[in-house]
Amino acid sequence: MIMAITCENLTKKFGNLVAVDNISMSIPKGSIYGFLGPNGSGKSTTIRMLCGLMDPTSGSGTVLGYDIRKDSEKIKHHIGYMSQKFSLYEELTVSENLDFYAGIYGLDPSKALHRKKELVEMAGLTGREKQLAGKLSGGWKQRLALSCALLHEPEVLILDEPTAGVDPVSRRIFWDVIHQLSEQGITILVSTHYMDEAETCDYISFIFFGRLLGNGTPQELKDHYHVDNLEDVFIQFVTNAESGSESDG
Ligand SMILES: Nc1ncnc2c1ncn2[C@@H]1O[C@H](COP(=O)(O)OP(=O)(O)OP(=O)(O)O)[C@@H](O)[C@H]1O
Repeated sequence: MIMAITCENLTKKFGNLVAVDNISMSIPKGSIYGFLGPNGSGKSTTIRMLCGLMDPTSGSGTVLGYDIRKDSEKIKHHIGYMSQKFSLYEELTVSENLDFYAGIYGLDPSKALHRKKELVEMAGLTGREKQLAGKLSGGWKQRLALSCALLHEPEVLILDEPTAGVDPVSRRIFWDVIHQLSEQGITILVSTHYMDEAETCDYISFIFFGRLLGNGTPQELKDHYHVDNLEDVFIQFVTNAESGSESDG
């Protein structure tokens, strides 16, 4: 299996706080990999290191074979990244936002036009091209942000809690798009705290207080603990981690 993203003993400390604690994982090319954990567990910090936006305190990682410490510029060219607070220009239209990002990525005009058309269709934004981004509802904004992140045809897409605070119908539509992208061979790393979203990922890992508690396919994890939902898997992981730390100390 070819790995699109790997990391080994990835660690980030902020003063005394260990935000990411020795995380190792491998993400197969073309898969949807869900990164699960409650608020403050270290998901965004891990993602920022993998995108080459933040240096690890220790450990290593690669994205498409590029070293996250040395090749961050190359990584930025080959990935699409949508942060929790994705930035759209609210006073620009849907079409103008896409033009702006096409310019940032240095797409030539005919390519930009072609990609724009494809992405507007993919995101279901047809007919809304002239609408101001600021007037779109949460779900549409998020699909526009995703389209902007895909303009340069990245092979890897990294999404940091893309559906936080979005209504259930929009979340479902957004995930349909994620699955379409995966079918096209794009690797997707997506953080979430919604278990229903995690259920549809090819692989998931649970992170808690910076530590990776376990990973596998959703079915493997449920089978392992003889439970029928991921919420219960997570509870098992946390219980085991806490009893492990009690017996250690
Ligand atoms: N730049 C920073 N300086 C100091 N502490 C930070 C910094 N960034 C994150 N942290 C801390 O590191 C821990 C992990 O935060 P992180 O944002 O990675 O978690 P998260 O799982 O993404 O949660 P959320 O969904 O709330 O963003 C938190 O305790 C957070 O306060």
